[in-house]
Amino acid sequence: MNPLKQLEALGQSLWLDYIKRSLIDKGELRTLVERDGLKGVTSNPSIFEKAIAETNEYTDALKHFQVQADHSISAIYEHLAFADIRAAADVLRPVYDNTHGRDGYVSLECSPYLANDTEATVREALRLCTAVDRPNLMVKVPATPAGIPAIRQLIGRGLNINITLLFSVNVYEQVVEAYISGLEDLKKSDGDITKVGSVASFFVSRIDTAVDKQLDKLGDKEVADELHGKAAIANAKLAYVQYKALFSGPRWERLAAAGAKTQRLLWASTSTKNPAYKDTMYVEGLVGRDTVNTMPPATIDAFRDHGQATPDAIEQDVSGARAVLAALEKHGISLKDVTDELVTDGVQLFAEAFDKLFGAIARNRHALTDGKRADLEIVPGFPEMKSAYENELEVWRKNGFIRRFWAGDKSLWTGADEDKWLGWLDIVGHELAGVGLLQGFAADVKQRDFTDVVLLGMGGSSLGPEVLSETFGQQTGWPHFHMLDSTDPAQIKAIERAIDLGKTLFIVSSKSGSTLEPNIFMDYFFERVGVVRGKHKAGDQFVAVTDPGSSLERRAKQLGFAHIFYGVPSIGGRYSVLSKFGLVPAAAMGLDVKRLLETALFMERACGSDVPPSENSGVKLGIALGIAATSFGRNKVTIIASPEIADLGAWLEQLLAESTGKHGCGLIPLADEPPNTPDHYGSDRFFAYLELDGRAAQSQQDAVAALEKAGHPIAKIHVKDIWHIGQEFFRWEIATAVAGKIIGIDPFDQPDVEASKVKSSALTEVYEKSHSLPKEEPVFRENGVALYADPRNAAELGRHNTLAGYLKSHFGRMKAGDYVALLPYIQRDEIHTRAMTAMRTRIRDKTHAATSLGFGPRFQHSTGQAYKGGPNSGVFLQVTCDDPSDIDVPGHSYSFGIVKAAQARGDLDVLVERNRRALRVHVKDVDAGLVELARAIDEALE
Ligand SMILES: O=P(O)(O)OC[C@H]1O[C@](O)(CO)[C@@H](O)[C@@H]1O
Repeated sequence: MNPLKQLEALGQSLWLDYIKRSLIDKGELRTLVERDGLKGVTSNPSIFEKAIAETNEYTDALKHFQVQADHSISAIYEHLAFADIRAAADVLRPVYDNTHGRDGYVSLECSPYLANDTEATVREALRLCTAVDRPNLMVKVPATPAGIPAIRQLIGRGLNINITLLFSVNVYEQVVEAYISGLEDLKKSDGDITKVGSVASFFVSRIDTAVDKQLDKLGDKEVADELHGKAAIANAKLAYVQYKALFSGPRWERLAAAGAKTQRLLWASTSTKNPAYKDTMYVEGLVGRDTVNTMPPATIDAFRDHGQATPDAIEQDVSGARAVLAALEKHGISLKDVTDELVTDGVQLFAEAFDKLFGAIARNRHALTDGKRADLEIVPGFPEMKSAYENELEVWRKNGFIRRFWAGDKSLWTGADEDKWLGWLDIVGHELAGVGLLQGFAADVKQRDFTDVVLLGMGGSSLGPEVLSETFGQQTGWPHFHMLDSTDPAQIKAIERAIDLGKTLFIVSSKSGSTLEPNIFMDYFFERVGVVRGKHKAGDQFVAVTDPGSSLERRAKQLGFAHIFYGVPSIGGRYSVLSKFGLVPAAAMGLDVKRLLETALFMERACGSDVPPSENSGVKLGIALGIAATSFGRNKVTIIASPEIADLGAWLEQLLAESTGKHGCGLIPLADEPPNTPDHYGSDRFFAYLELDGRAAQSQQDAVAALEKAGHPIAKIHVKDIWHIGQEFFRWEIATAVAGKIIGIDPFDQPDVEASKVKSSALTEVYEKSHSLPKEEPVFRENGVALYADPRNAAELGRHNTLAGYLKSHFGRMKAGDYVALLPYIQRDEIHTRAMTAMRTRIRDKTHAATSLGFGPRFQHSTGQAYKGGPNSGVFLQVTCDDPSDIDVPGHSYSFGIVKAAQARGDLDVLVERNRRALRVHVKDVDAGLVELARAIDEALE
């Protein structure tokens, strides 16, 4: 007789510890049922890892699934695994029916990532049950301290549960208690206890492997020889004794009388790991009535071939078993310690299998979606960076950091309130669900024939829309887009000149609603439109984007704005571009908002909690940024982007600087610094190169190739299509928060921004009262240029006869690793940008220091945070100017020029307060002044 069939006759059910598609498709599973009396199937994360990641049996199914739509990694896994589980369950269904639910089950394990979370395990088991939708499904729940209460809850809800990772008799007793109590709960709630099937999977071979190792360490050959390979079966025998004891007596009999089935012991981990042992050892020694043995195919084949089935082997020599365990204790080997460790290791091993499996699926998804995504390559630059980067990836994998990130675990960062600021993680799906609102708004804009749209906002409320408008350009048949984020009167006038006031839509955008600039811009343009259209009609041309309950919402209602769109309060300004703050302007520009969101969703999945760090687009980038800065002092993130997507740099500057530049550390992002050969850079750089397919600038490509050759770390991002810009938004948001964790700060606050605002508003209040700003004395004056410095900076600079002398002294304060920031409070136009860029380039090329350029007050809502709160390595040169034609702010005695002056002064005061090296150059006439400044800089650097 087939020895496998003998097991059946001896009361033991044979289950298969294995699954893969071909086993079912080729009819092998059916053959096992028919020929060998197979009565069940068990799977686990390692089994699926082997099946899906290590064979090509799933390639077509995966491709087919992805062709229909893009899916997350876990959705792909579940699609593939559930299909196998269902198919196997269907093959075993007759067994299930014939044995009245005693056998015929297929087991599917809850995610090992949830093994230490009772509630999550319960939710997951219920979800799996519903999704697989087969009565003969058994959900596997681990016998961890968190798993045991879940078992009771799930049995209490009538689920079939296979308790896995069970090693010790003591824990087994708790499992039986959970099972029996669960049945009692179910009975009490009038559930059908006759239908509940459960097994307790007692792992065997792993115990011998662990105990044998300890025996070998004892160094006593005789003891080792005597006890090798005995612990596991001895332990199982005692478990079986308990099984019989626990499933007897009045408490159990009451349930049994009502039709409950015992929770059988299932021997798992029954393949022999030590080749010196007989390959059927964990079958032969464990034959017993009312038990299950789940075996991998090789063990089944071995037992079929030469197995010996001894009746009730499990019940033989129980006293010998006790003696074995006592001997182990005597020699200092604690079975409790061994089994405790095995549970922890078991969870870890299954998690690692899932990591591997999800990594493999992520690679497949990636390969199948070429063209739909922007690609990232991290070039570490030098061996130490490479190994530090790889080590950190492993730290993130091992500790499940990305899952904790997505779960909103604030302890990943500083434990402040980071969990309250993660609304951006799933905003894309929410916005897609409500995209009709935006499409309706776009139709309204189009139908009203606006010639222009002007966005009034600062930082996170304006930089994203600016990227979209600069990247996509004006859409045919749609209004021209402008953005105002400056109090410079010339800048405001320039916008006013460029638009037709009566045919322009104004979007007032402020999350808080209380930011000074958008409010005074609104006051100004509302009045101007009122002049053209009549006061009561002006509101028709205004739209507000703000968080619910803000003062802007109130104003917008009072003034009769055409629309009010709401932001999500759990999303901070700089993370808000994929919410209404980016999407409302995008819709008004005539962009296909749905398409933008759909491409972004693709990246959301690629950065998901289910994508292991080594495959996770955002995590990889964040780790590279964080490690480069913290381990190698490479915190100057130099952004080089193809001309058509170059404006991303400005958005990235805010994201990186405001998020990480605080408490004396962080990243200093530098956009738009013209590239040069490697000898012009210090070793404080990390480069991010964003190349737009087919539109790359040769000079940038050459520069990046040379930088790579020179051993600088570079994140190379290959953007295949401008629509992928939405993906970059999401990727960099994740990367920034990841880098923030490594840097050790809260990436969602901006503690130093407020300081300048407070100083500026104190100055404007002074002005309201006295109609003048407090007097200041320059330290130097020459050719229409005046220099201002506080006493400390002035003393450090010394006295000089020329502007160049002062500048030489100022730049002379720089050390390796410092940077220079030019901060002009002047109109931001092409000419001025070119002039200032030429100056920073000259400084960089002469000193090899990193340089940044920030127009005020725009940068105050962006890089300003890092200048004040980040590392004290900046040397600041503020540039202010007279404003020949100023504009009054309605309702106030101050003008925009006064506000700008107050902002510049307030900002300089804070820099000084923070012990920064800072100096202001004030020019009477901007154009002449910039020429003079450039000349002086040249001279200073000679
Ligand atoms: O959208 P709001 O609330 O007007 O803020 C604008 C910007 O100002 C800041 O708060 C900095 O001042 C940024 O973080 C923000 O993006």
